[in-house]
Amino acid sequence: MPERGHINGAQQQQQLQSPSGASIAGASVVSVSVAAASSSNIIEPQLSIAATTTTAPTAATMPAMAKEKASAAVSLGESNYLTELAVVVGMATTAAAAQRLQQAPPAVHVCGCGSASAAAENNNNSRYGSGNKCLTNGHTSPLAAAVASNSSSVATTPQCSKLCCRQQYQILEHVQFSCNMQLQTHQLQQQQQPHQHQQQQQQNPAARRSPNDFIFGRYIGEGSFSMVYLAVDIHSRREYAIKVCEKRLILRERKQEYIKREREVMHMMSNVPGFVTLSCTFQDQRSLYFVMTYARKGDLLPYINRVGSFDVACTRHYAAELLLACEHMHRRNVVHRDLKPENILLDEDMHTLIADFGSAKVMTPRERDEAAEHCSEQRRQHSDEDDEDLDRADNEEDEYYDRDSEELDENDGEEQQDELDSPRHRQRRSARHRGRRSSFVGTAQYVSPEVLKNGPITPAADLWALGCIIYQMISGLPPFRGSNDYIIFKEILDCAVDFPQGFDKDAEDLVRKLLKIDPRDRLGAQDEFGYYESIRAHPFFAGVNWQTLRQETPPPIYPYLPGVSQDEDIRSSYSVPGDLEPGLDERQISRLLSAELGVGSSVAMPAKRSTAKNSFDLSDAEKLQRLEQQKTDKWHHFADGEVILKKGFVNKRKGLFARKRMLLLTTGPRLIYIDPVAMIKKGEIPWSPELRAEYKNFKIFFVHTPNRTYYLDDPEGYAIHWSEAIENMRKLTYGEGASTSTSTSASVSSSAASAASCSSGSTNSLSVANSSAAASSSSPTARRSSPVSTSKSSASVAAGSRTTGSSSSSSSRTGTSPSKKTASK
Ligand SMILES: Nc1ncnc2c1ncn2[C@@H]1O[C@H](COP(=O)(O)OP(=O)(O)OP(=O)(O)O)[C@@H](O)[C@H]1O
Repeated sequence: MPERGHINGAQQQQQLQSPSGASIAGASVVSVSVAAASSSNIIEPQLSIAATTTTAPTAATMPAMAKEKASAAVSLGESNYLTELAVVVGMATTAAAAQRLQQAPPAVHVCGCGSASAAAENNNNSRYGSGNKCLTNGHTSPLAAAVASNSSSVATTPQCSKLCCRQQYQILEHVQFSCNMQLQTHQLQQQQQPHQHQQQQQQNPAARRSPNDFIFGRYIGEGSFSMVYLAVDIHSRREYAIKVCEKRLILRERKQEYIKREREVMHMMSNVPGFVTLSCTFQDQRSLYFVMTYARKGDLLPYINRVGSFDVACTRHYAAELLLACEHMHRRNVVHRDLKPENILLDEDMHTLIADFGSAKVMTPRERDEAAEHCSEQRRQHSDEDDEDLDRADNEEDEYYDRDSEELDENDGEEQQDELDSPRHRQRRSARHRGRRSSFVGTAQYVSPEVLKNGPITPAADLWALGCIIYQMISGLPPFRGSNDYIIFKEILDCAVDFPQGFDKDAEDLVRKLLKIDPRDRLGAQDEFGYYESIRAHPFFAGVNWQTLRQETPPPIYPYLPGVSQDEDIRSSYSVPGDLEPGLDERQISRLLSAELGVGSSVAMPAKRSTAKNSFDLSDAEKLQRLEQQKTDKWHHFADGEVILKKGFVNKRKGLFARKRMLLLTTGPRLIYIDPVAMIKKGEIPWSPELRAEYKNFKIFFVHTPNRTYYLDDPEGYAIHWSEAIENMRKLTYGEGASTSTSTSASVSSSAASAASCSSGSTNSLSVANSSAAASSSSPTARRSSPVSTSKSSASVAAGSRTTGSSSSSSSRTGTSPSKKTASK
C-alpha cells in the first residue's frame, strides 16, 4: 500500500476524531489539487483494486444503461454492504494531481463536490436517528461515516463544485485513479479502525457487493438518470429494488448533490416505518447502485388514476400514513420538498413507503430554530383573505373549469397521460420554466408558495404538499393545474383552489387549512415539528388509530364515483425466476429491457375475424359508400379516413371532474374523443384485445383498458348502445376467442359490485411479465401506466365466464370482465 502515505492521514485522523460536527465536516475536506488531465499520467491500479477491494468490476459486469452508453469517471466513495453504507459522490481527480499526490504526500486534496455544511448538519441530525448508527459504521451521521470510509469527499464552495464537474468531463478515462484514491482511503480507514473493521468482517464476511451478487429480474422504472430493477440477492434470496444511476448522466446533469443528498437522507430514514430502506450501495466504473426495499405495489399515482379518485375512507387512511411519515421526517429535520403521489410507494400490504429524497433538505439546528421561530410568531389574521378565497372560488368557477379543462385535455389519452404524469416529463416542464424563473426543487403541482418565492424552507412545505395530495386523492386531480408551469405557479401563488361538487366537506376543510399561502398559517405549523397534534385532531381524521395505523390492513381502494368493476391487483405476483444468472452486464440489460418492451413476448395481435356477420363488418363497397356519405359530417375529418360507426356526446369523467366530448367509434377500430367547443381531437382510448366495454345503467358506461378504466356518461341515455357497439367492434377485430368477457361478477344492478378492489392481498394479482406484453406499446417511460396486466384477468374471467351466443346479447350483459377498477375521467 505505498499510496497510503500520500494522504495526510494524521491530519485526517485528528480531525475525524474531533467531537464537533463542524470539525468532522472540516475533516472531510481532503482535497487534491486539480490539474489538466494527461493520459501519460494515468495510474493503473485497476487490477490491484479488484484484488484488494473485491468490488471493482470486470468489463463484462459493467452495466450499460439502455439509452446512453459511455464510460465515466467519478470518484465515488466505496461502501460496504450493510456496514459502510455511505457513498459520497466525490469528484475524480486528474492524473496530474495523482502524480503530485505520489510525489508530494503531505498536502493532499481530494476535491469533492459535496457540501461541508451538509456534513455538519447531518452530524447534528444524528441524534434523531439512532437507528442510523449501525448503518454508518458507528459514526454519528451517514456523512461522517462516508468521510471515514472515503477518500473523495466534500467541496466547500459551489465554484469548486462546478470546477470539479468540468474537470471530470476532462478526465473521464481516468477512473482508475479515483478508484485508487478510494482504495487508499479505505486502507487508511482500515488502519484507523482495525478493530471495528475486523468486527465487521466477522459479522458480515460478504460485506461487499457488486452486480454479480444479484439476479436482476425485471425492470421496474426509470428516473431522470437512473433505471430501477427488481433483483434478488443471491446470498440471502431477498428481493430488492436496485436503482442503477449512470455516472455519466449524473455528471452531465450536474446531479452529484442530488445523488449525495438522496443517499444521505435515505440512510437517515432507513428502517423508519413508512420509508424505503437503503440496504447498501456500491458502484462500478459506470454506475452507482442503490439497493433498496422493493415496494411491490408500485406508487400511488396509478391507483388514483385508475379509480379516478379515492373514497373518503381510503383517502383518510393514506393521508394519515402520509402525516405519520411527515412527522418522522420532520422530527429528523428532514423536509422532503417533493412529496407527491409518484413518490409514495406501496409495499406488499399496501402501506406507504416514502421515496425519492433527491430534493430533500436536511435542516441545520439553526435553520430549524429559525423555522420554529418563524412559525411561532403570532399567527396573523387572515379571515378576510379566507373569505376572499371562498368568494373567488364561487365567482371564478367557470374560469377555473376552463383552466381545468386545459389540463384534463392535455392529459387525455392514456399514453399522453402517462408521459405527462411522469416525473421526467414534469422535470422537463419544470426545467423549461426554470429558464424563466428562479429555480425550485420539487414538482410544480405540489410546490409550496414559499418555495416559489424563495422564502425560508420549513417543514410546512411538506404540509402544503400533504394538502395537495389529499385534494388529489378525493377529486382525482391536483389542486393546481395548468398547461404549463407558469400557470400552475400563478395558481399556487394565488392559492386558487376550487373544490368540485361532491368534495367531502371535512376533507375540504382540512385541505383549505393546509393550503395556506403563509406557511405559518398552515394547520400544524404552530405545532412542534414532527408532532402534528392539530392535524391529527382534525375531524377528517376522526377514528384514525394513530398507534396501529401501519399495522392495520389499509381499506381497499374504492373509487369515489360509483363503479362496478372488480379490479385485479397489479404486479404483485411477480417474482424473480430462479433460472436466471446473476449480474447486470449488457446481455442482462438487453434481456430486461426486451421484456419490458414486450419483445418476444406474446403481444396480442388482432385475431382472424369471425365468420359470423357482425353489423360493423363492412365490405369495401359499403365502406366507400359510408365514407362518401360521411364527407359532409363535421366530425368526418377526425376519423382520418375511417368510417364512423357510432358517434355521440358523452361526459368523460376523471374523479370529480367531467368534460363534454364527442366520442367516435370508427372502423379502425378506434375510439376518438373530441373537444366539441374547440373542435380539437383530445385523445383516443387505446384498443387492445383486453379492452372491455361495460355499462352500469342507461347513462353510465365504462371502457376498461389494461391501464385504465374510462368512465363515460351519455346524457342521452345510450350507454347500453355504446357498450354493445364497442364490444361488437372488439369481437370483429380480435375474434370471438377474445370475447369471453361476460362475467358473473359484474352486475349492472349490483351495488355491492361497485367496489373496486385494489387492496392488499388480492389473490387476483397479475403477472408483470404479462403486463409488459399488455403494455408493449409503451415506452419504458410509460412504465407508470403499465404495471397492470389484464392478461391473467382475462384468462381468469374467461374461465368463469359464460360465452354468449350472439354478439348483441353478449354485449348487453357484458358487464364484465373488467380487469381494472373503475377509473373516471
Ligand atoms: N424501492 C422501489 N421499489 C419499487 N419501485 C421503485 C422503487 N424505487 C423507485 N421505484 C420506481 O422506479 C421508478 C424510477 O425511480 P427513481 O427513483 O429512479 O426515479 P424518480 O424518483 O421517479 O425520478 P427522479 O430520479 O428523476 O426524481 C419510479 O417510477 C419508482 O416508482
